[in-house]
Amino acid sequence: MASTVRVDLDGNEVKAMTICMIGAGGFIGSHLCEKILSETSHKVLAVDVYNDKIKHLLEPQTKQWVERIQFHRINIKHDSRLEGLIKMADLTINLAAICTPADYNTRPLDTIYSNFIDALPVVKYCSENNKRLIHFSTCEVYGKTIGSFLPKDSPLREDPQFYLLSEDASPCIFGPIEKQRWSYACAKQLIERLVYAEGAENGLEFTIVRPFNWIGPRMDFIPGIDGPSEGVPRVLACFSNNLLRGEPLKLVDGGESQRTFVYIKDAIEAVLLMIENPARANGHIFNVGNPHNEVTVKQLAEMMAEVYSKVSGEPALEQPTIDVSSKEFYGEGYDDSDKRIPDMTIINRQLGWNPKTSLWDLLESTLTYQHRTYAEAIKQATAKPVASS
Ligand SMILES: NC(=O)c1ccc[n+]([C@@H]2O[C@H](COP(=O)([O-])OP(=O)(O)OC[C@H]3O[C@@H](n4cnc5c(N)ncnc54)[C@H](O)[C@@H]3O)[C@@H](O)[C@H]2O)c1
Ligand SMILES: O=c1ccn([C@@H]2O[C@H](COP(=O)(O)OP(=O)(O)O[C@H]3OC[C@@H](O)[C@H](O)[C@H]3O)[C@@H](O)[C@H]2O)c(=O)[nH]1
Repeated sequence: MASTVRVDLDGNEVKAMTICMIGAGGFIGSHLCEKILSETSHKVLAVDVYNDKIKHLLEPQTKQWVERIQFHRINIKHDSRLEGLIKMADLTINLAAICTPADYNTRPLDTIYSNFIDALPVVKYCSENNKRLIHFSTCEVYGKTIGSFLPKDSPLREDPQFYLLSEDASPCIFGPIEKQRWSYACAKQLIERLVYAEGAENGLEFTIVRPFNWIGPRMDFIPGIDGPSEGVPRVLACFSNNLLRGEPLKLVDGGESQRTFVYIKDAIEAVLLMIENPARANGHIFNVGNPHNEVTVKQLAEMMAEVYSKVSGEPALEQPTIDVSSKEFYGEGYDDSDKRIPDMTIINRQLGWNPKTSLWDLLESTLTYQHRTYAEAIKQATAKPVASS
């Protein structure tokens, strides 16, 4: 238990609080639970349908914080216990969502329900009970950049005005309805507007987080090992799976899209600042990303192949990448964000937060974890059965 008094950015003592964390069993939730338990005195009411990624925090051996975390196996779609937990807490953090692109065009109804309809009661209970809410949205609400509509060789594409994504200035640009990829972004945009409107009309104290590709250990699953064989996780887990199996990394439509990746441990620092500085965080929408870690997906694949070879001791792949069409990989209705650079002005001003970890360093620690966690299991799963004599 953290014994020292915690102070906020203005030098005031931070009192211990109870946090209702919905989606606590996921990638971000597991890191946030770890951080809160190890560095603060806050209590966590952890809500999720799964708890595999936080099992290590719930076991009796982790005595030092066993009193400060309670797991509630609840599906927020239909469970009357949810309002009671929100009432018991000082703050609710909602992370629950379907948030893997392979689902957006293939399960658009589930995606829209999960990201909009299922989040509605959470917003309502917080508003009615005067409880603070930190709601997780996404950088996908920006959609495509303005620059993506300029001719390929236009010099204006280099001008930040045409690509920088700013919370209070950039438009949200999605593709047509038949491109169902945007079902997720659109649902997230509408729930952001609802949260914002609850703030404006009913005084809800809220913060909205827009994560820009947070990556690190425990992200998603490795198909056929701790997730379905035919499942398609987000890019970090897809490429990890390819590397663990010694097969080429698949570049969707040539891997030309650009992303900025931030290390989960850096990003979690930003969330803790939001939790403990309500006066600076309430009423704001925050980009949380690392503008210095920009690569194309192709460059990401090449870097991951190099880092993996270093940390695993396996020889580099002869053919590290292969191209695949988005239709073949994701199916009909896929579309993509071209480029994602977060404007950091607001988070710098309000919370003084900046990410620290370079892409190489974060890949080194993440791929070390992937190798340690999965290499043996993959070896066993792919071993040929010995012929019986
Ligand atoms: N990881 C990123 O880079 C990233 C980027 C943008 C946005 N986000 C947003 O952050 C949030 C968390 O993302 P993550 O990467 O940890 O995803 P995740 O899939 O690992 O975690 C989501 C968790 O929510 C739980 N959940 C979903 N529906 C539920 C329900 N009906 N009832 C109870 N629990 C439910 C899931 O079981 C899962 O454990 C999501 O809202 C996502 O849209 C994440
Ligand atoms: O094997 C793969 C997987 C993915 N990709 C590409 O890699 C890029 C990144 O893909 P990801 O699966 O990580 O997902 P995206 O960055 O497109 O969206 C994510 O962004 C923010 C969050 O809201 C969500 O977690 C998710 O929607 C895309 O261009 C995708 O087409 C590959 O080229 N090969």
